[in-house]
Amino acid sequence: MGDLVIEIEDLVVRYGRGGSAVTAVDGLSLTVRQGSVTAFLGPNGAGKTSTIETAEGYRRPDSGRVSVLGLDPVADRQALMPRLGVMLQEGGAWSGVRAEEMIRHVARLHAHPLDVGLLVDRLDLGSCGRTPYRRLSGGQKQRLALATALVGRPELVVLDEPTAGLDPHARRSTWELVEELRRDGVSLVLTTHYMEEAERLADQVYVIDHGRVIASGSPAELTSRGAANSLRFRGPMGLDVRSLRAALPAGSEVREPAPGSYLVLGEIDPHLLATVTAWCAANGVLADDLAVERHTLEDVFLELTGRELRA
Ligand SMILES: Nc1ncnc2c1ncn2[C@@H]1O[C@H](COP(=O)(O)OP(=O)(O)OP(=O)(O)O)[C@@H](O)[C@H]1O
Repeated sequence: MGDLVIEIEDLVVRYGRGGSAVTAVDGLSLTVRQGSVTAFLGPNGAGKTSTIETAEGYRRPDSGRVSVLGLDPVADRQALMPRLGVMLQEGGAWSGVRAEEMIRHVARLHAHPLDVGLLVDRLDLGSCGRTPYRRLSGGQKQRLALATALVGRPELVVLDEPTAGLDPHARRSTWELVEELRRDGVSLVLTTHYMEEAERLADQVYVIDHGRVIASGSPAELTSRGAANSLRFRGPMGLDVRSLRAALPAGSEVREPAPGSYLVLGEIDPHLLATVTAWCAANGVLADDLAVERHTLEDVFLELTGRELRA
């Protein structure tokens, strides 16, 4: 287990005061290990961006403790910034500057930047290198923001929704870039609404809702929590599901969600699978398309919050 590059303890971030105050982050604690990809997964308004902005030193915590690369992001900002890769937020100051100039400008702030030309090629920004920022498309702005996060060869990269608004091709190249950085030992934090993104990239996922961490673990750990799997098969319609349920351990459920399609819910282990097939054999049922299905992070989120992840 590597060192921790981010430690957040009981973080509270509020906007406004008095009756109209919003508590965006409400006692959130998490850690990010060196050399890992960590995803913050949560719906709109969950507090992901507020947490990230606090770690970047843009926002002062109302209470709690935040340490990034062993530094205080607000007090030690000068020392931290060259070691941290952050995606530029859209800002008026940039509106006239050309895309490639902007990357070169950020590169000059760093001691050992990446080759700007290579990065421009890699992120497919060549065609818009001379385009003023305000004229870039959403996807181009997104890729440019990613370039500015990476050009300084940072130890820790923080990506807020890195693939939002990207087409599938650009999304895949971003994923490959993240995987390469990880192989090079860079630590990465990303926020996302996309389940596939978290499942594919993250070593560790924090599910965030209402400003708190409601679950955490590797994607595999999260999707195998509790009664995490289901078993499906097809057979003749109208099988006696009560009789099948009676053969299974307590806590199992059997449903026929569509005629001839059966769903067994519960702790799906090898013994239960054998019991289902034995019941089928005893009842002359040839179970067709029998499959144990893994829960996705989407299912886990639904289970935890009762809501869909994507707003
Ligand atoms: N500058 C602000 N002033 C007032 N309220 C804010 C401000 N920024 C965020 N909030 C509120 O704080 C809460 C958390 O927002 P935050 O942007 O941190 O969530 P998020 O998880 O990043 O959401 P999204 O996925 O939509 O970016 C929301 O209720 C939001 O409306």
